[in-house]
Amino acid sequence: MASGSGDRKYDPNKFRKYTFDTEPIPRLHCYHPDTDRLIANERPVVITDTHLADTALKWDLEYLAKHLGSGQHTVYRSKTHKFKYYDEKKIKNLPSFTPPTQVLRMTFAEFLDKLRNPGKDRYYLQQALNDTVGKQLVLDYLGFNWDYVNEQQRKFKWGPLTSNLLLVGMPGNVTPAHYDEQQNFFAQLRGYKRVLLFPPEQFGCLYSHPIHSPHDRQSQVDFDAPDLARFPRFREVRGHKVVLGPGDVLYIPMYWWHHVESLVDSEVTVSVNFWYKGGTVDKIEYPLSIQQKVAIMRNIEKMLLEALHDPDQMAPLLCDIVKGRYD
Ligand SMILES: O=C(O)C(=O)[C@H]1CC[C@@H](C(=O)O)C1
Ligand SMILES: [Zn+2]
Repeated sequence: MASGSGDRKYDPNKFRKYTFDTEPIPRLHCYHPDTDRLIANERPVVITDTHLADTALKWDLEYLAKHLGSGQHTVYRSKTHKFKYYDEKKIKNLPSFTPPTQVLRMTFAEFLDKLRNPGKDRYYLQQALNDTVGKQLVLDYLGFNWDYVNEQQRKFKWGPLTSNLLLVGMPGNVTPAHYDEQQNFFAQLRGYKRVLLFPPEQFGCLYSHPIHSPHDRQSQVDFDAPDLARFPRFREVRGHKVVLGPGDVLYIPMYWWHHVESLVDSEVTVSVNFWYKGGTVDKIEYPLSIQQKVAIMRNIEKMLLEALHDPDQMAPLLCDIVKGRYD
C-alpha cells in the first residue's frame, strides 16, 4: 500500500521494527515560521520546497556512472545490513578491534558491478564530493540552492561547510545509531530512507562507545537485539521518526542521535548531506544546554584517558568521585 503525501510511494510496513516508540518529525515548508524556530532551537525538521539539491534529483545510477568521474571512490562492504561507522585512525587504540565492514576503493563502474552481483555482501558508496567529479556533476553542484543554505548558515551562526557526503546505498542498508559533532542538512535524492532520531538528552540511554574506540559517537546497543542487561536504560529510549523521499531535506541537529535505513524494497538510495561545523558561543550562559554538557563529558573523558593512560582505570576513578559523594 503506497503511503505518504503526494506521489510518495513506499510501503511503511517494509521498514524494520524496533522495540521503542517513535513520534513523527514535523514536515514544514521552508518559509513556514516554525521551520526556522525549530532549527534555531536545534530540533529536527523536514524542510520542504527548499530546492536545495533539485539539480541532483536526476542522480540515478546511470547518470552517476556517466558523470561521477573515473576516480576511485570509498565503498564499504558489509556481511550484514549494518554499516557501523568506525574511525580507522583510532584502531591503534584498540588492538582487539575487529572492523565490522571493509573499506574498499573502486571506480563507480566497479561499484555498479557489485550492486548487480553483490553475492551475500552489501555495499554502500560513501564519498565526499570533491574536485575529482565530472564537469556535469560540478555544474549540478553549483546549481544547488546555495542562497538557501548560506542564509541558514548565517542566520544560525553555524561554522563553515566541511563536506558534502554522497551516499549510494543498497535497499535495506542501515547506518546504526550515532551522533555527529556537526550540523547537518540531509538531502534525499533517490529512493526512500527512514531516519530515527533521538535527542541528546537520551545520551544516557544510548551508551556510546568509549571515546578512544574507533566506534566513538556510535551507540553500543544493537537495535535488532538490544542487550538490556548491559544497557538497561535503552528501555527508556523514545525516538522521532521520518521517512524521507526525493526532494526532502532533513535538518539533523548536532549531537542528535540518528539511525538511517534504506527501505528494504526501495530502489538504490541516493542522498547527499551538508555537514557544517557548529557555531562558537561568544559567552557561556547558564543553565548549560544539553549539547554543551555532551561536549563537556567528551572533554572530561578525553582528559582523564590522557592522564590515566589506561581505560581500565576510568570506571574506578569516576566511581570514587561520584559514589557516596554526588549520587
Ligand atoms: O549524514 C549523516 O550524519 C550520516 O550519518 C550519514 C552517514 C550514512 C548515511 C546514511 O544515509 O546511511 C547517513
Ligand atoms: Zn551521522
